[in-house]
Amino acid sequence: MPWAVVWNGNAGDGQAKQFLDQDVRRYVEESLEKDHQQVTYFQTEADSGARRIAQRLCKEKGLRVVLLGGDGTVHEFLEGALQGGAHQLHPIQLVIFPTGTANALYASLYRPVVRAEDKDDWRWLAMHCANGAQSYPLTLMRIDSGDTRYACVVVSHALHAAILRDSESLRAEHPGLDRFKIAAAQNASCWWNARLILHRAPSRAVTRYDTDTDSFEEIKNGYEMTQQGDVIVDGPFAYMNAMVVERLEPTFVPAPFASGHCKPSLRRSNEELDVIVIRPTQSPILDRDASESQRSAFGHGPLTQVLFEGMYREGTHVKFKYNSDGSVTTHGDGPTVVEYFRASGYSWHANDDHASTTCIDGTVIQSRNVKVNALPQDAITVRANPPMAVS
Ligand SMILES: Nc1ncnc2c1ncn2[C@@H]1O[C@H](COP(=O)(O)OP(=O)(O)OP(=O)(O)O)[C@@H](O)[C@H]1O
Repeated sequence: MPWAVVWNGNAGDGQAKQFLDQDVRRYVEESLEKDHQQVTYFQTEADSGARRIAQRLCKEKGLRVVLLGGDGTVHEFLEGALQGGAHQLHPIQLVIFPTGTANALYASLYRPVVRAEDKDDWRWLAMHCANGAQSYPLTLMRIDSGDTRYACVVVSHALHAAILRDSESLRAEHPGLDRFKIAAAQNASCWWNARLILHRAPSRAVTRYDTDTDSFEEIKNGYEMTQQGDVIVDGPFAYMNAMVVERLEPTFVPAPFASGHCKPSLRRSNEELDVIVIRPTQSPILDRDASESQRSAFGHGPLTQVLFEGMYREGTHVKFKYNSDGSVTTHGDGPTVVEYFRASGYSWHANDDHASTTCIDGTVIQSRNVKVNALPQDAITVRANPPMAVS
């Protein structure tokens, strides 16, 4: 099998070339010697990232691609390959060597436990699976908003999209993960007005995680439904992420059941995506006419708790519930703070420009109407030891 190595010298703090020259090149060439195969090296480009390289490579038969970069590099490679027709052409095996800032896809797939600044073992988990491990298809999302795009991590609106929009201007001053926290604090009091419609698959109803039964249950009441069985969720929203991986940073887990690590009964199929919603009006003390100070109290209270005491603590926020005074507890019988849905896709209809900001694997676009579907495919796979990816 021929190999290609694609590296992004701009990802993270710019270390891809250093890793390539130090160890990765030697590791790849030693692996290939046994097979008498060839390797070609490509540096990503300022205008198209990894897209143009992928369009060219996906025409080659049975390729293994080592990617040195972050989520943006993987995203651009996949988008280029899909736009170039990889899903109808030859399979591609991806091996990620993470050199980005968040490395969400890598962290979700391989769950590196060691991430000390002075140690790089965590970056080698996928490389060590390059030979001898199994191949798993990635779940992708197809996004239609006038153009067609693809995502392999997250499509988001509301708070997360605003964070990605605002954090880019902080990159030079804060090259690490801190820039996401600063942007989160700047947007904590905002609400976004939109209608979310969760789509059912022909053979699968829309489900919602039930904290009491610890299972996904078909939605039968509590929401407006269409005749086709789609579920309507009206805003305002504070948070709305669709995810096919569990984490967005190595220790930030918004969707704890979206990757293959959770217990089998909670695992997502390849035809579904997980949708994480926070609507402030689920709180017993808030309605859509809440004052600025009430919104601020919600943003710096329950919402901050979900982010920092839940998502940053291995996803425990899925169990958070409201008390009657609007405070948050992990016990009690009030409504859950987070609505955790599972569907084959969704439509987002923004009521105004503010709610039109959409993040697609880190790229921010403006669109009032966005349709997203899980995209089952077998052509683009990652190497890993079982059990890892969803089936
Ligand atoms: N030659 C280049 N010059 C300038 N920018 C580049 C070049 N090649 C790629 N890029 C851009 O670098 C950006 C950052 O890459 P990437 O997303 O992989 O890293 P990151 O943002 O640090 O990590 P993560 O997405 O995991 O947080 C991408 O948007 C990509 O288009």
